[in-house]
Amino acid sequence: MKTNLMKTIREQQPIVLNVANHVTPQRVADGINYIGGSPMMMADPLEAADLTKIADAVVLNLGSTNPTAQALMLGAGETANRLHKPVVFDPVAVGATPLRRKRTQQLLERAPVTLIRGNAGEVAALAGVSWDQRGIDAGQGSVDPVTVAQTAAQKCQCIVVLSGPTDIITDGTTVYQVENNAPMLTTNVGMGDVLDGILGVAAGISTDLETITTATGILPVAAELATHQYPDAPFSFLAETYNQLARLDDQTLQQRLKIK
Ligand SMILES: Nc1ncnc2c1ncn2[C@@H]1O[C@H](COP(=O)(O)OP(=O)(O)O)[C@@H](O)[C@H]1O
Ligand SMILES: Cc1ncsc1CCOP(=O)(O)O
Ligand SMILES: [Mg+2]
Repeated sequence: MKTNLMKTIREQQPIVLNVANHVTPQRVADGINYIGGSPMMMADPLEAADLTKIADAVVLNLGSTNPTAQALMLGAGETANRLHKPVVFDPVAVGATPLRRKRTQQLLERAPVTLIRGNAGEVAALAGVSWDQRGIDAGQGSVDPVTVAQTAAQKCQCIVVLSGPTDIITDGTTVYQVENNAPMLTTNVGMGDVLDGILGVAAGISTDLETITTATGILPVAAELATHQYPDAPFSFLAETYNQLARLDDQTLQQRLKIK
């Protein structure tokens, strides 16, 4: 694993450019900032290319899809590809509507992404696996999530991080699993988006599978520590998770990470 990830983030302070949804941008910006990255949100497609030039990584979120957001995603994605910068894509509720599927397909065709992060329902939709997705939530399915993640990674030719009680990280062949677990993360909207932002910070340093796996553990490790203090208070848990993100060092992360 990447044993000096937190130190490297704080030294390099990667700039992460986001096409955020309309619900959780503050949570995402705080998550990036608290671990030591530098967040930037954008809203005008006319500056997507110029802002991508100064970014170390780009994070694209389908959550509030609309024509402007799609133009932002395509503009940033195409420029990032041309400049060989990493792109993280979150296909929020992609299986829910034909429009989300169409816009995702257009993005993946015009600007291939480095990493897709989604819950099981979203990744299943990309893999073409039958799944009972529930809006922005994972829903239920009967196929092994590891198979779902590997199928999506092979189909989209990128790294896939399938989040859930166990997070699955795969390039289609090698598979790592992060078993750190804080159920209250699911009570707060936007924790998947915060994970995307953290993965963007890490991708700004390296996109090797070990770095991405270590980065996937940052949020659940911080959330486990917060759970000890606030086992039944979701909003205090959320604030404490951010405190823990700001405090987290490599020693604590490596001690607490449960990877298989
Ligand atoms: N059932 C669960 N128990 C514990 N942690 C979970 C569970 N589901 C998701 N998580 C964690 O919540 C964070 C956000 O993931 P997830 O809820 O799957 O994304 P999304 O919000 O996009 O649906 C991840 O860090 C993941 O590990
Ligand atoms: C509620 C909502 N609606 C559109 S995007 C969004 C936020 C989704 O955030 P997350 O998937 O990280 O919980
Ligand atoms: Mg989500």
